[in-house]
Amino acid sequence: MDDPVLLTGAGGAVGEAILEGLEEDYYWKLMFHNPPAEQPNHEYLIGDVDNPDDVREAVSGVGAVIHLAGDPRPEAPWDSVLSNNIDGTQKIYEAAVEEGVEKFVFASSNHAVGSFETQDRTPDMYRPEDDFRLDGTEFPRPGNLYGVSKATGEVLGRYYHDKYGIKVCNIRIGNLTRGHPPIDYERGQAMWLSYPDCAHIHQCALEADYEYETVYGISDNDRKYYSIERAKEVLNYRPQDNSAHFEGEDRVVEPDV
Ligand SMILES: NC(=O)C1=CN([C@@H]2O[C@H](COP(=O)(O)OP(=O)(O)OC[C@H]3O[C@@H](n4cnc5c(N)ncnc54)[C@H](O)[C@@H]3O)[C@@H](O)[C@H]2O)C=CC1
Ligand SMILES: O=C1O[C@H](COP(=O)(O)O)[C@@H](O)[C@H](O)[C@H]1O
Repeated sequence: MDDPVLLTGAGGAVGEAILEGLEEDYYWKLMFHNPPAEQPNHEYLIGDVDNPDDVREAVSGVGAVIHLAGDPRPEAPWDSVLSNNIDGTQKIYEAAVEEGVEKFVFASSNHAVGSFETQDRTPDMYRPEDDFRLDGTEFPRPGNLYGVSKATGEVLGRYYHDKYGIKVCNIRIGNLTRGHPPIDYERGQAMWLSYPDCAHIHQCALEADYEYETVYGISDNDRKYYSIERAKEVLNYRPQDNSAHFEGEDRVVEPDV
């Protein structure tokens, strides 16, 4: 991707992971909701994704969008996900197709499929010996209203792709945690996404050739109930981390890189 890349939600955790890994690799245009604490090293603006004028300014001149902005709380109330996640995503798509943006990478979530974690499957499905896998072809089964907003974002992408041809990659992000996997949390270890793998999968989504894709954004954990085969095949995703290589906060097996 030679054109500038818009990163919405640039001040958040996922934005931080992406910028730490890919700061030098793209001409970034960062969108913040509130003024950043430090002066960014890149072009930036402050705005609301639910404001059409802010969004038009944000997409102006970019060739790709990584759309992270929104309310990330699994317990977020409907009013908040309706404006920040659903309306905000629709407005960004609308402006992106008007601008002729080529690629749109959408931060979807494990919570878009949370209701697959039924009582009879858990906790076994969080364990390495269990072979239950979701692969991205399944219809969403949200576990909360936040998950509904993420599933809706995926469907908005389907519509804007089919109607306008914009290339779309929905990344159903697992549990992004810096440095080491979540501790004493089997589910979180099964869906851990390390900071380096987070940056890498977003770079893959910016560079690969596809039309409309939905993939899981997790590291190559021994425990997993999300398949990463589609991300490997279509995006050339090659994760370096595995939650099984940690004991608590300590890495006990070095990554193969
Ligand atoms: N952190 C994680 O493990 C996961 C995150 N995600 C998704 O990734 C995205 C980023 O998540 P995080 O970085 O963890 O959250 P975060 O809360 O750290 O960052 C989100 C950013 O979006 C901004 N924002 C919120 N509403 C906005 C609006 N109306 N207009 C403009 N900006 C707005 C916030 O100011 C914040 O900087 C979210 O969409 C979240 O749903 C999905 C799955 C897992
Ligand atoms: O979508 C998200 O998922 C992660 C992981 O979910 P959790 O239920 O294990 O906490 C969550 O931490 C993050 O806030 C959310 O945006």
